[in-house]
Amino acid sequence: MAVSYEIKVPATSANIGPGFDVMGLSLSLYLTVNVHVDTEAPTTVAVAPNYNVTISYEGDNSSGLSLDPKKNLITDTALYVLACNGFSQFPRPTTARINNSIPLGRGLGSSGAAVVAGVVLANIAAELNLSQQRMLDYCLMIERHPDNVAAALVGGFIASYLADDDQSAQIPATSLSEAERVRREREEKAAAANPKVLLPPEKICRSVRLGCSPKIKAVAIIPRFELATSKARAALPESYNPKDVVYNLQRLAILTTALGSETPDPWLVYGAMMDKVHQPYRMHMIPGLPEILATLNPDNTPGLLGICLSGAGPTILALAVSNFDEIAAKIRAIFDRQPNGGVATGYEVLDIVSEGTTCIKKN
Ligand SMILES: Nc1ncnc2c1ncn2[C@@H]1O[C@H](COP(=O)(O)OP(=O)(O)OP(=O)(O)O)[C@@H](O)[C@H]1O
Ligand SMILES: N[C@@H](CCO)C(=O)O
Repeated sequence: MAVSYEIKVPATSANIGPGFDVMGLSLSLYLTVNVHVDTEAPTTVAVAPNYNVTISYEGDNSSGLSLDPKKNLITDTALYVLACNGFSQFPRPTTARINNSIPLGRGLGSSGAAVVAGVVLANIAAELNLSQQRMLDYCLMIERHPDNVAAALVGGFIASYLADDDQSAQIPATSLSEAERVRREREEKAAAANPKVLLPPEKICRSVRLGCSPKIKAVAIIPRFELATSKARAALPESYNPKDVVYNLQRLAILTTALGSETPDPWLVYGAMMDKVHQPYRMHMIPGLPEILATLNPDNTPGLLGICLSGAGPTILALAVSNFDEIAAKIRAIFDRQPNGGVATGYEVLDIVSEGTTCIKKN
């Protein structure tokens, strides 16, 4: 007999201007993984060459992705979680059919979604019964900043901080539920048996969901080129001018509340989505971004609330309450007239979804 599940993880937009590595929005574009676990097959003792898992992709956004379980981000993440829980491979023969609507390397959280899918895949394949908090801990061992993974897992408009190592090491066993204690014992046994396994600290990330008006939609203008997050992060400085940090903190404090008003104040949000911590250093990698930020505003573009780089780019995120297609057309026109033939783009008008990752048993 096979047990089947559907894992569905939303795309995300991180930063939202001033909230670098802090804020994330989950969006109505999905990575879907259909999983079949053969529950009647005996558990294999020796490690099978394919780690007992077979993956395939259908649809777009899969070009260049490895089907080797140790090289594919989804299954490699799952294998890490399994190792932390005493499994050297998938315990039962497992197949994962992947359909990915999230474009790769565009700032819409494709890697965060893949990491979340991998953690959930391990959770069901080995019946680990991990809490959402523990899944987040695992995600953060792979994707080291919380904005995308927290929004993808929990859903909605999310703010997160990472605990200091010291803080996370201090979670006493007495503060854990019975299920969490069982889980911790299993992990500690696995770590003792395999010293190469690095367990995630407990509660390394704390997140809170913020209000977001249901009137707001996310217009994503997606250039047809990839920008690896690692490259966009390498462009950032080692240290900052305190004035720039204060500039962002002021805006971030306003943004946490301004998007939650039933009818958001366009100029308040517009100003609160400005940033001096990451966008200025990434401008040169996204032709058109300076002009887009300098040109559109709520007066000349009705319906617009604010504009920023989505994640590490190159996608532009415009939050708006109306005229979504017109806003996209204006931004695309700026991309079109960039030197050397312009920048080809596509666009999506997306909902901000309050549901994060779901995993539904199909039979
Ligand atoms: N569905 C997937 N399956 C396997 N690997 C994936 C998948 N989605 C993303 N990846 C991996 O993540 C890489 C893209 O990650 P990267 O962090 O550069 O961009 P992003 O996550 O799309 O953008 P951002 O982090 O700015 O939102 C891909 O090149 C691929 O290696
Ligand atoms: N906060 C991250 C998001 C991209 O993964 C960054 O801007 O680099």
